[in-house]
Amino acid sequence: MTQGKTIAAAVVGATGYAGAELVRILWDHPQVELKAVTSRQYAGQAIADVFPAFQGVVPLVCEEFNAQSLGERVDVVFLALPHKLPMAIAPQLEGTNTRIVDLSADFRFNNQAAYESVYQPHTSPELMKKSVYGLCELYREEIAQASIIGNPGCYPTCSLPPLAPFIQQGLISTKGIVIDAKSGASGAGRGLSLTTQYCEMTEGFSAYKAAAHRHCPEMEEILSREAGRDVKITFVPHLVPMSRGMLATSYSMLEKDLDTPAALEILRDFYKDAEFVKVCADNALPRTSHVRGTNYLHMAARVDEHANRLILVSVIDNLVKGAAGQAVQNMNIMFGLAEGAGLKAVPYPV
Ligand SMILES: NC(=O)C1=CN([C@@H]2O[C@H](COP(=O)(O)OP(=O)(O)OC[C@H]3O[C@@H](n4cnc5c(N)ncnc54)[C@H](OP(=O)(O)O)[C@@H]3O)[C@@H](O)[C@H]2O)C=CC1
Ligand SMILES: CC(=O)N[C@@H](CCC(=O)OP(=O)(O)O)C(=O)O
Repeated sequence: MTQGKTIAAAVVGATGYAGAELVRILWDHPQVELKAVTSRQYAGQAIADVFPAFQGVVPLVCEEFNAQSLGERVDVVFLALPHKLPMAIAPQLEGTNTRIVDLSADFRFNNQAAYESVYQPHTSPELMKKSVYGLCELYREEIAQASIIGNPGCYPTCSLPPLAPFIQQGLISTKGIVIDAKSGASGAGRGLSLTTQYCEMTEGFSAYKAAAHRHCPEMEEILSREAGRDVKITFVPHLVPMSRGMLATSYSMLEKDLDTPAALEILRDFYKDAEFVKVCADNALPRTSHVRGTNYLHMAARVDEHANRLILVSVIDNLVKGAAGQAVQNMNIMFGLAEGAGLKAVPYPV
């Protein structure tokens, strides 16, 4: 092991967008040695042939996934595979000392029926019960004890943190919450699809899966946990013509008297120790360009007094805080490292 690099890691599905972002972050991580990257299609080929940006920087060659080999070689495996595969792959690593951070939805849910209502029958329900939802800012203590993490979806990562303090403190109604969110195209992954082709998505944008997206039950489970009662939301995602970035706006009815300065103060107080959450200046609203390529989440609040509504706006980079960055933040917490290790590059100013 290279000096100072005490944790050996592997990325399974390294040739997808989230997997490649993991390679980028882990390669520079001061305490991690990235030992293996896997792919079916590109096994035997250099990762730098798949992503030329890595030429002369990352010399790794893609290998076929082999649970026994990874279990012997690494301390942590990141699964950056499509949903429904990790529930079959993760059990193969049981019995080794290897911890797992899964970027798919397979280990995000506590409620098996909720998972199955939008995905498929779960074949590893025992492992699902052991897993911890890796929303770092809310579940740090459980994450520190976990052997398997369900890394949250990008829309929940962006939308839930601003809502959490208000729902926990009973300041907003648990009824009638609306989340309207916009994502860049990398959220759909690297596979070819008509909707993410240049001509289909440039110079315009569209809503999709209105009130029918699989992140709705994921968000409802967490909001219900934080509220201590059942919460139902309306969620409408949109695809916008940019490669990465996400913005979520939520609308909730206020239960208590609150103005904008008080709402901002609630966010600032709740996240005062969270190094990756920044509440915007009083007169500013978040912009996706300010978090591009970073693990930061920027948020702001406004009270629409004439309608008695709380409006929360938040932004992330879907591939970093929304996927690979949060996965590494989870690993840092699991292994007792500084939470921001490998994640603190200075953001682009424009
Ligand atoms: N993109 C994003 O913004 C976010 C993604 N995620 C989650 O991260 C995971 C990866 O997403 P993303 O990177 O976008 O997806 P991609 O489609 O870009 O990449 C998928 C990866 O999985 C591998 N793979 C695909 N099919 C199989 C298979 N049947 N068996 C084994 N390996 C397979 C692919 O390589 P190969 O085919 O060569 O094996 C590739 O490396 C998903 O679960 C996604 O939901 C979570 C949050 C945000
Ligand atoms: C733009 C776009 O298509 N986004 C994806 C979100 C994917 C994601 O990041 O979340 P999961 O990890 O749960 O797949 C979608 O709506 O399916």
